[in-house]
Amino acid sequence: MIKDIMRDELFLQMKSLPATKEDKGIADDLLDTLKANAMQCVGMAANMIGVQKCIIAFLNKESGQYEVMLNPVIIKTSGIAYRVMEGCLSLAGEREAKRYPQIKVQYYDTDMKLKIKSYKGFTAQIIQHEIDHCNGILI
Ligand SMILES: CSCC[C@H](NC=O)C(=O)O
Repeated sequence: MIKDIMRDELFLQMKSLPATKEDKGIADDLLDTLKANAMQCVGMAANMIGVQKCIIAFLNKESGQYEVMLNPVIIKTSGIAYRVMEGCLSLAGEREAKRYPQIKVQYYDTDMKLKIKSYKGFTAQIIQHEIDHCNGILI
């Protein structure tokens, strides 16, 4: 189900709760909403659709596939951190963020299977942005 985009900065600054297997429907809604906004948006976190659960969806720019993660955590960063201006569907304008060129992420898939996967480049940047949302960090 496609949901409205949350733009309340106070709400978006609250840390999301851990997701559970009961939250699969939220993950589906998040993915539907991201796809519906694909012209302006490459990644979303569940708080952007008003749900404070740690779930993210994003377009993997390497594979061209959409991916969903529950409770993602960056367990390793590599390369030299850089600063970049980022925009967001939930926020006005652009803001500067510090990002790493490569990351290793531990997360649960929608079947609650634990996974570890590495990402680089713009995909890694998107994931860092969405994990910031889970932690209430507005870029
Ligand atoms: C380069 S990271 C930007 C991510 C942003 N998504 C919002 O959560 C978007 O524009 O899709």
